[in-house]
Amino acid sequence: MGILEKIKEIEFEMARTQKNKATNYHLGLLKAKLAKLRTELQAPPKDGKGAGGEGFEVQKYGDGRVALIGFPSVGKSTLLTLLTGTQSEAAAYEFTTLTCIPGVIHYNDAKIQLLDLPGIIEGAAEGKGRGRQVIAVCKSADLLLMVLDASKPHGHREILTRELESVGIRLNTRPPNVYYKKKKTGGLAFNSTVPLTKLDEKLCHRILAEYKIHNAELLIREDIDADQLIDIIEGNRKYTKCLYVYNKIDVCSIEEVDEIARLPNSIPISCSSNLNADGLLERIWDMMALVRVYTKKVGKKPDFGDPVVLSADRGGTRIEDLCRQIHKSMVGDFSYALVWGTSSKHYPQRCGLSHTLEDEDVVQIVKKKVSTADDGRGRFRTQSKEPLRIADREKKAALKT
Ligand SMILES: Nc1nc2c(ncn2[C@@H]2O[C@H](COP(=O)(O)OP(=O)(O)OP(=O)(O)O)[C@@H](O)[C@H]2O)c(=O)[nH]1
Ligand SMILES: [K+]
Ligand SMILES: [Mg+2]
Repeated sequence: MGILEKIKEIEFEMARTQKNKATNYHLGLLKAKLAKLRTELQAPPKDGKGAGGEGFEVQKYGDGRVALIGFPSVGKSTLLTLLTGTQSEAAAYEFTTLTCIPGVIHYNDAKIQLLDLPGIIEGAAEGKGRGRQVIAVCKSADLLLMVLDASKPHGHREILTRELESVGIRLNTRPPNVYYKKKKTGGLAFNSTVPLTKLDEKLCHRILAEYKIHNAELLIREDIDADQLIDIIEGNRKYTKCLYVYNKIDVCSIEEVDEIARLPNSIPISCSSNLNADGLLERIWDMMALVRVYTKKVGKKPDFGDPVVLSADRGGTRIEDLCRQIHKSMVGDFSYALVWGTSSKHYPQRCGLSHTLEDEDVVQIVKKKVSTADDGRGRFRTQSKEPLRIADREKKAALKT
């Protein structure tokens, strides 16, 4: 029996099993079996040949990556062209787009890469259409825009969410607060800091045993269910933010638009009538939570046109992350930084590498003194770099005021 048939069989078994206390263990085990099969399905075939044709990964560019995912003909390509100016062919027939088309959104002095993708259909996760390649690109995105046709049934959102979930993508949730570590010996050390209402120690044992894991440390710090435990064990889940973009509201009633606008993480737009594109850009910006940092040289004004853009999800937003982004030698040369902005207590605040920056902070990095040469009298002449002296002067001036 192939993997797909096995999956179908388990899904069928789950569908006909009543959900109650008595069947909780049975269902938990079926879920683990299903997760294992799905992981197997994702793995590249052993013969070394690609799974269903070429991938269409494009080079990463800019300060973050957003991918457009949705059924065919919901208006993904029209949206790419509207937001980035890059032409991506749009037409009234399905599967107009056959590959990944990159564009760039210029917003708030940041550059955000937007990727148009072929439409996907139910069964994409199992390799239907170009599902696998589309999903691979989705996994590389910092934010997904799930484009939906506002005039079509709202169930499409659930179908797509299920497709993404079955390949390990979790939308708008955080990883469960669980400490888990496989061990070589010692059995299962099971602990929880909160009452567990959805699973118990016995079920954890059973699910772990399904993975042939008999020695592990498990410390559960929130009321998780079997699915979340399986996510922890599988360990390869991708937690991604997702904004649901309901396009084509030009053909909807005001009431329908109003209803969409109230759904969580959702925004109504119309590409062809150019309705709410600005609102969409604002939501993209907010969800990406990018941190623009303006670096400043001593005695000069900061360059407000050209920020260094940091992200909490990608690389981090501490001064150390800023240094790394500027140059690989910067962390080694770092002495301290002066920070002006919402993250600093006073103007400027002297901060170390671990200080977390906020959007629109201004930062001046002061490098270590460099010892240059022996002065001939057995002592090392240390030469302070220009910025340090002026920075010190500035600091003193700041301290006086
Ligand atoms: N009424 C209406 N039609 C739209 C809107 N946006 C796009 N369309 C139309 O919807 C059709 C499909 O648009 P595309 O941009 O090709 O859709 P797609 O999602 O890229 O489609 P595939 O690449 O085939 O998956 C085209 O005929 C567009 O003109 C909109 O806001 N309102
Ligand atoms: K189309
Ligand atoms: Mg398209």
